[in-house]
Amino acid sequence: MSDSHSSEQSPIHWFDDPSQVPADVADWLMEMGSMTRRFEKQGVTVTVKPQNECFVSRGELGESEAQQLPESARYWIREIVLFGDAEPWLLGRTVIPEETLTGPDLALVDLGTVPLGRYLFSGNNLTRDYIHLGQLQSENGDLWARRSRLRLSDKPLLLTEIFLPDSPVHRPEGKVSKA
Ligand SMILES: C=C(O[C@@H]1C=C(C(=O)O)C=C[C@H]1O)C(=O)O
Repeated sequence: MSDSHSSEQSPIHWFDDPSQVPADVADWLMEMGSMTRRFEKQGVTVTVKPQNECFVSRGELGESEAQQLPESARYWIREIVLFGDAEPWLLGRTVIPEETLTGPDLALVDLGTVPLGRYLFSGNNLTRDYIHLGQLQSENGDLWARRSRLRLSDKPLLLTEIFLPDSPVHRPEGKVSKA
């Protein structure tokens, strides 16, 4: 992510229609379960390194992020790099309105190196409003991305994931690498 408080400067182009994304890539990006668990099924150890965690005002969000979340005095931002073994596989940016951080969900500000998915998929109160598919132009080439609005007991949070070149999303699953 180009800016610690907004992913809007990262020029993600969001597709209107998922069919604009190749089927083997869409199979990854439309994953409805935990991406952490999907990565682990590749036989790697998944680790997460937080890069930035802080409260910000609505004005510090990206414009399209703010449009997808309710008004709040402040939002918790969590930006991480997720690794498959030693390879960086994903950049994650989560934006959580303060009103979502109630009851047990206050734990979301103390995740540290625990993958967000471990928390989100541990209960039975997670729903997903939508997944938007996108592509980011970067110096490492075009990177696939997705943005989900999730809800914990109907309280919203917004998650943007950018898949890095080493991730299986950029190496179609099941293809045996040439020896
Ligand atoms: C949301 C999940 O957790 C992963 C871990 C993240 C984190 O620790 O911040 C962010 C994005 C996800 O790729 C998941 O496993 O689906």
